[in-house]
Amino acid sequence: MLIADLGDVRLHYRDEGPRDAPAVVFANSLGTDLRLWDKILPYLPGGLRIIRYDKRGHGLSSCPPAPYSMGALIGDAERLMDHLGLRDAVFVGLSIGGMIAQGLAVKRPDLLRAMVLSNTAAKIGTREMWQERIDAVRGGGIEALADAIMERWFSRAFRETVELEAWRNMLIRQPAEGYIGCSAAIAGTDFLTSTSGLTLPTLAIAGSEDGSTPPDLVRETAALIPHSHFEIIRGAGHLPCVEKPREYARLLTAFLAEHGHV
Ligand SMILES: O=C(O)CC1=CCC(=O)O1
Repeated sequence: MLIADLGDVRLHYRDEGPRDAPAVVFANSLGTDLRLWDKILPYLPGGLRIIRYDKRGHGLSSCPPAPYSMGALIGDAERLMDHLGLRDAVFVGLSIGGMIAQGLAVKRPDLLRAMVLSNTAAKIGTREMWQERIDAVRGGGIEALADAIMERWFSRAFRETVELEAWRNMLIRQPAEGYIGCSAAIAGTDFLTSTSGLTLPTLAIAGSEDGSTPPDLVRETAALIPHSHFEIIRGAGHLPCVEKPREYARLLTAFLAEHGHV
């Protein structure tokens, strides 16, 4: 098991592929752990170094008391990449992971060659909405919200498959404190101005059935970044890497190739 001891937090991560290969770092969404990416890995080309991690308060990483700031989450990604000696990586962030990508691109452009903003935005929801969610989790645990979250994460067709229960289990088994901590970070984040100043090569991915960050919201964020490329995966909700792994990997592979990463 790989653990990066960053002092105030210990992050659980996986580091697969040759150490000297082009690096791709994956940052997952609220309520998920690094297994979020399991289904796309078989469809990615060989010869990549693939790093996935559980952000603080999720998976096997440590879970400091809430609230967390977006700055802390960006700092965790930055310190993990420094710890691993990564440079010139492609950073793939989904939802809150995409907010981390935007912040990291502003703070440490030296670490990144390009980024993928998947099912994310410069600002997601309102402070009030996130406070309601935090209050609901404090009151009834993540379970109280789980059915509504499944409707945003997945298309109707996927919700009828046997896999649904496993993803729901992933959600409800995350620490409530970590979920609340990251919700507070999202509530306090508005990257509209800073993301508008980015020039990093960017692929934005949306899911046609995404109930959390609908395609128009993702498109608006992509439009802030000159020459970004926007794609919609049809028939997928908020987690297209789970519902449509082959399509997701195809888009990612083409982007990596375009930027000399494979
Ligand atoms: O709505 C959800 O629960 C999905 C989500 C919003 C931000 C994030 O990271 O996941």
